[in-house]
Amino acid sequence: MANTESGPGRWDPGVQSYAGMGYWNPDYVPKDTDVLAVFRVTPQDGVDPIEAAAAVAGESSTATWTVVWTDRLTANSHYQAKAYKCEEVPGRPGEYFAYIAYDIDLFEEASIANLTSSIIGNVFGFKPLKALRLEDMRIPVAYVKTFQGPAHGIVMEREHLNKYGRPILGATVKPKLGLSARNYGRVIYEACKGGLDFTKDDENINSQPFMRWRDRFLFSMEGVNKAMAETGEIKGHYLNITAGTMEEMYERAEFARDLGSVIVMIDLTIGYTAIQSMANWCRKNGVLLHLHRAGHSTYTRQKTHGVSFRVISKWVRLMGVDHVHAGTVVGKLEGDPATTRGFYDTLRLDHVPTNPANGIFFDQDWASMPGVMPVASGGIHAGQMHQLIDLFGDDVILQFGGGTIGHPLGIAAGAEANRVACEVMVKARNEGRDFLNEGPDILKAAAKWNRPLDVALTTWGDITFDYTSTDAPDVAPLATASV
Ligand SMILES: O=C(COP(=O)(O)O)[C@H](O)[C@H](O)COP(=O)(O)O
Ligand SMILES: [Mg+2]
Repeated sequence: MANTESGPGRWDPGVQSYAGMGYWNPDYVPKDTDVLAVFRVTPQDGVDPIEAAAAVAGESSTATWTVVWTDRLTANSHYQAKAYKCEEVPGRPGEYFAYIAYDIDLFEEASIANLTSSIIGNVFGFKPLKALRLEDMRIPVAYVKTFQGPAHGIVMEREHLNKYGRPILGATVKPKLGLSARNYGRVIYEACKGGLDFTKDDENINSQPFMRWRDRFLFSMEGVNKAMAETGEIKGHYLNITAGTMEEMYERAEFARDLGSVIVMIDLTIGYTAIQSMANWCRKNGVLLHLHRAGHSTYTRQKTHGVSFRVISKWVRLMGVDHVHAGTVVGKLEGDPATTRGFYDTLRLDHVPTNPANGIFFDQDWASMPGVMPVASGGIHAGQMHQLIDLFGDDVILQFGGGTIGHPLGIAAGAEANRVACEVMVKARNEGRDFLNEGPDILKAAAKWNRPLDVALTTWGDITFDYTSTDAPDVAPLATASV
């Protein structure tokens, strides 16, 4: 890259530094309407961090590698993104947080595809950077308001389901692949009858030779309807409509709606535009939309590369899903407690204040856009109920796949164990007890009168997944106040 110091005149042809071309502006004061982004930049050895930050601003907005005279046909300084701050990442030598402001005029309204084609379009492959990660974004209210947002949101979901004051409970059908449609429907019936509110297809259940989608939908809804009739509660099964084309997805969604399903499901792998289209369809048709974040760890988990899930959380709220998987902390998959809290706040709160300890770099105002119901799923069981309720509160779906279907007394017993554990813990909390610390005793006491819970605790009570988190926030330790 060219030298950042002295250089040619701004409009001289040839290669100039990105900083020199105006993509570094430490005096810039971001406007309320700017889109803000913070990247973790790891420059190649010998590359000036400020020039690296400017290059990220340039390559994610208007710049190319050389001066082009056609810039002078535009309001160039208006359209170019500005890197306005660049600071070392505490405790991570060689990494820098680069703050960049983008004018709202750079983006098409209500299009995550367009937003991301700029912000993460080319720049992650830029040779002078060893690595790049999009850590967080501030979406200005002016841009938030161009999106539909969740098709229903947390409040309306509870109204539709008539379920209040406790987490919603679910389970992923297991095994992930291979069941016949009739056996699949049996699992759903047992889990819903046993006490869960929802069951769900797994991310990779679509329309394989062992079970075509239409058969799955028919037998799943038979199980749901039977369980609803027997329990008097509203139940649902997330019918995964993920498919190879939009036409196929619409056909599956319409069939799910016609069968009376309250919810359909898509995978993150279908892409942003497809997600927005399905969110519009769901609002029009009064069907909840569940999003499985399949594939996200390929780019969210490692600190130096990719896009943080807190950014994906913002994008999915804008795109308009009702549910998204957001981590369990205590389960089998990546989930640092502080970072995960940041995801949950981003999905649920109306105003999310800056909170570096939870990885939140900017204030985010959602301007009354409904919240997305976060889903805690992946290696959780009834013995963790006190921790789950302490971490996530009520507005969450707790999904126990193996932790329902693997119950030695059967699927309905697995579901019952989870429902009982949830209800006794909510009761203890509502009575003002220190349910986090007393949790194991509260569960043991309930297990005396509920055999399914007793067996669940014996089977899984000691199972934990205690590993070091990969994606913990990097914050400078607070200076201790002197006394
Ligand atoms: O099948 C499962 C969980 O099954 P089980 O409950 O048997 O572990 C989900 O696909 C994961 O929760 C996805 O992870 P995440 O929710 O983190 O995206
Ligand atoms: Mg799964």
